[in-house]
Amino acid sequence: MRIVGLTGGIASGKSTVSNLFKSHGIPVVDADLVARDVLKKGTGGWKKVVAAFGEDILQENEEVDRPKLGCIVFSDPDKRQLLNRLLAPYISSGIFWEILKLWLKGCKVIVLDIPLLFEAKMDKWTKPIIVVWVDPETQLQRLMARDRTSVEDARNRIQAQMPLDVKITQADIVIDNTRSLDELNERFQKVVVQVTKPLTWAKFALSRQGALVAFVSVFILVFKNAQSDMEMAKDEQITPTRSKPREKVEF
Ligand SMILES: CC(C)(COP(=O)(O)OP(=O)(O)OC[C@H]1O[C@@H](n2cnc3c(N)ncnc32)[C@H](O)[C@@H]1O)[C@@H](O)C(=O)NCCC(=O)NCCS
Ligand SMILES: Nc1ncnc2c1ncn2[C@@H]1O[C@H](COP(=O)(O)OP(=O)(O)OP(=O)(O)O)[C@@H](O)[C@H]1O
Repeated sequence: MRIVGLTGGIASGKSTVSNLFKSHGIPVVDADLVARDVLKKGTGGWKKVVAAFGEDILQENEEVDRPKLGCIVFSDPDKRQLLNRLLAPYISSGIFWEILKLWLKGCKVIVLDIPLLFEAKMDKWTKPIIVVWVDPETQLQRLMARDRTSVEDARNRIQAQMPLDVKITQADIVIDNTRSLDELNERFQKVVVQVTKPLTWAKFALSRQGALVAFVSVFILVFKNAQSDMEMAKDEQITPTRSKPREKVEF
């Protein structure tokens, strides 16, 4: 299975590109949705976050008041680090289960839409890595328009992430999303061809996934050999007549 990484900056257009992948029948694991699930009332993530941030961040129904928590963490890097540290294990295992489900379904290509792909060091599991890029002014305008936030809040959120110009240096594919949706769609058509191209055997063998498959195959072979050795040894104990006579060395 090919795991494509999709990232970018806040409001750079990841969800828009994710929707294009979905419309081509390619499943997408959305880290923002996983992050929402792990912060639902009563979950392990919810308990940790409430213990650390206090009950002030809760609404009357005891669900987390997300805009309120957002205001706290996007204006204070230490609190943001704390939130990230508390939720990271739950988010990674949530993503892992989603990948496993898609693998069991036999999906050949899947996309991981993870805003903090590089920051959370999850990039090593994805290939190719797509970064959706926009220029800073367009990003700010789109973020303010979508979330109806102030310039200050929008800037805080943008600055909470690795700069987009740094992210593109680590990308395999960059999608420039500064122009219209039609132009994005046109660029996307080329990208989808590229990511659905079958890997050559040589490339597969050199990939991390190829190495993993090789490791699992060797492990299964060794395990099966050990198992049949044990069965043979058991047979020899039960029916000693079948066992080979020991060779004697006589002086
Ligand atoms: C702070 C929270 C409650 C704010 O919720 P809200 O509904 O306002 O925003 P939402 O979750 O939709 O996120 C919107 C965007 O903000 C950015 N963002 C979210 N969390 C972070 C973070 N910790 N650091 C930097 N950017 C972030 C992402 O680009 C994301 O797409 C929420 O974002 C959260 O729980 N964040 C921590 C979990 C996390 O790291 N999520 C990112 C998935 S890898
Ligand atoms: N090419 C485009 N032209 C005009 N508007 C666009 C374009 N691409 C995306 N948008 C709009 O910009 C906003 C941000 O896009 P989107 O929600 O896809 O970003 P995102 O990277 O997923 O954001 P987040 O990190 O917050 O999840 C949305 O309102 C979307 O409709």
